[in-house]
Amino acid sequence: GNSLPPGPLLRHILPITHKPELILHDYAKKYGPLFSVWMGQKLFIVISEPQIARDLLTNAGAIMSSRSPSLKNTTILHHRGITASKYDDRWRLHRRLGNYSLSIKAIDSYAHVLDYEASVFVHTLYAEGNKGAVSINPMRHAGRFAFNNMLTISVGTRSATDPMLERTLDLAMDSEFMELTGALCNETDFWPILEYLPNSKYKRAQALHNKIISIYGDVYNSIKTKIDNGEGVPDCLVRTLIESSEIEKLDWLDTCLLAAAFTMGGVHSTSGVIDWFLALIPLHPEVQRKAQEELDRVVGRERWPNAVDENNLPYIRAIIKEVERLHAPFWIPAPHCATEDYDYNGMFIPKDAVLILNCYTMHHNEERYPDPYTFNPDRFLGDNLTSEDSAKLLDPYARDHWAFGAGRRICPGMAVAERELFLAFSRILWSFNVLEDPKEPIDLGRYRGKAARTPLGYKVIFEPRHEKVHQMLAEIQETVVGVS
Ligand code: HEM
Repeated sequence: GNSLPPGPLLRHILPITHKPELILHDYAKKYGPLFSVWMGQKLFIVISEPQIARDLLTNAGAIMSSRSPSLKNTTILHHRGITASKYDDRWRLHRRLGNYSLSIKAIDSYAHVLDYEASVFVHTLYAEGNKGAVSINPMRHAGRFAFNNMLTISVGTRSATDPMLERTLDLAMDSEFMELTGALCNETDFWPILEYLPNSKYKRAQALHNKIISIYGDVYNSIKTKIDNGEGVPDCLVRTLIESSEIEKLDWLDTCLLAAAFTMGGVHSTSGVIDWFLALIPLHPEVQRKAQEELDRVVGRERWPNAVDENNLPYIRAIIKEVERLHAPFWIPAPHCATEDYDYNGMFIPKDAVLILNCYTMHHNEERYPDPYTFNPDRFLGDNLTSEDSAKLLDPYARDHWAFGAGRRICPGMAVAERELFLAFSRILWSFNVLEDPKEPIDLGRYRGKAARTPLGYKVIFEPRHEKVHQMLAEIQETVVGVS
């Protein structure tokens, strides 16, 4: 007899717009922190408050952690690759296998890779920017940094030395995945009948699935052949999967899509945060100055920051958290799905309802984040927890932010992403004054990507800060030539 959470009177509406988060934000103001909205045949339950997120996604996680059929989950990823799996034994197994490569212990084993890629990234900004003489668009370089990290972890090679790996880079950089996988942008997700009518998005999704399988199938076959021939294959996710495929009962599609999950899930997200950082920081010279004072004081100018410095650079950590709050790559993270009917504080959440964590509203809550539209890293000073630890706090209002999602499906790549972001942000700020090009003003209001958002292309100047920068960067060489 309980009713659904409140929502717009007009049901079956379809607010597909470029910025669906703004519609959810308006609805949250109007209908409260837990509201419902029908879109086509799907019922969405939208969560805009930390305690409700904790109650539903964590405490009731046993029945609120599945993924519903959609263009992303069903057509592109065939309910695999961790992110699209239903909440079942396959998901448990795949998440456990993924964690072998993503746990803190695993990160220690490839810390040198992350360190090296961060050096190459900074060097590329320096070289392409002609030592600060010209402004450049850093976005592709940020993507390549995140891509090489993920590629090394998943297939054991850092860069495109052969056409096969070049195809994986093209796939990871292609925005088609991000355009087709937004939670509120595909009509077929709301009216499944549309699949059977001429539909360009459905065809694009099928083509994308075929492309992913073809590319990662080739990667799989090549690594398997090397293992079968007794050739050395570096320790990596795909090797682990191949070696354990019989015991773990993994089929070919499982392995391909697990390998793809790393480069598809861990590239646009991490590089997206870097893209927003590099677009924001030239507009906030006072933040840049404060970070550089901290770097000069703690690290000095004779060497650049390393992973061991992370705990001693609270302002850098605060900048990372503030970028993730103000420009979370996913305003609408991958929705969860209820597998049973549930009663919550007298409201009815039916089986198959889709649960959305309304990150935009949560990140702009005036009480939690005073003056929420302002970029102000100071608000995180005194918060010394990693985002991974912060997500485990008993008090959900004390959590830093919600950019990594919540509950049992929370991002398993948090720790590696945080390490990547620390190395990138701290080394860029140690090396350069990042300046706006007066001829090309930066516009933060517009972005692309219906799932992970990145700013529209922009250019900045990377002006070396001191003589040691030239010396350090002159010593960095790429060991394997990458693609541009
Ligand atoms: C700053 C960078 C990143 C952000 C902001 C981010 C954010 C997210 C979010 C919001 C989710 C959905 C959580 C939910 O369903 O509640 C997610 C899931 C996921 N992320 Fe990340 N992510 C980042 C980096 C990474 C990296 C580096 C990897 C490495 C492989 C990764 C792998 C995954 C996977 C596999 C899932 C699916 C988890 C599941 O469904 O069980 N992410 N991420």
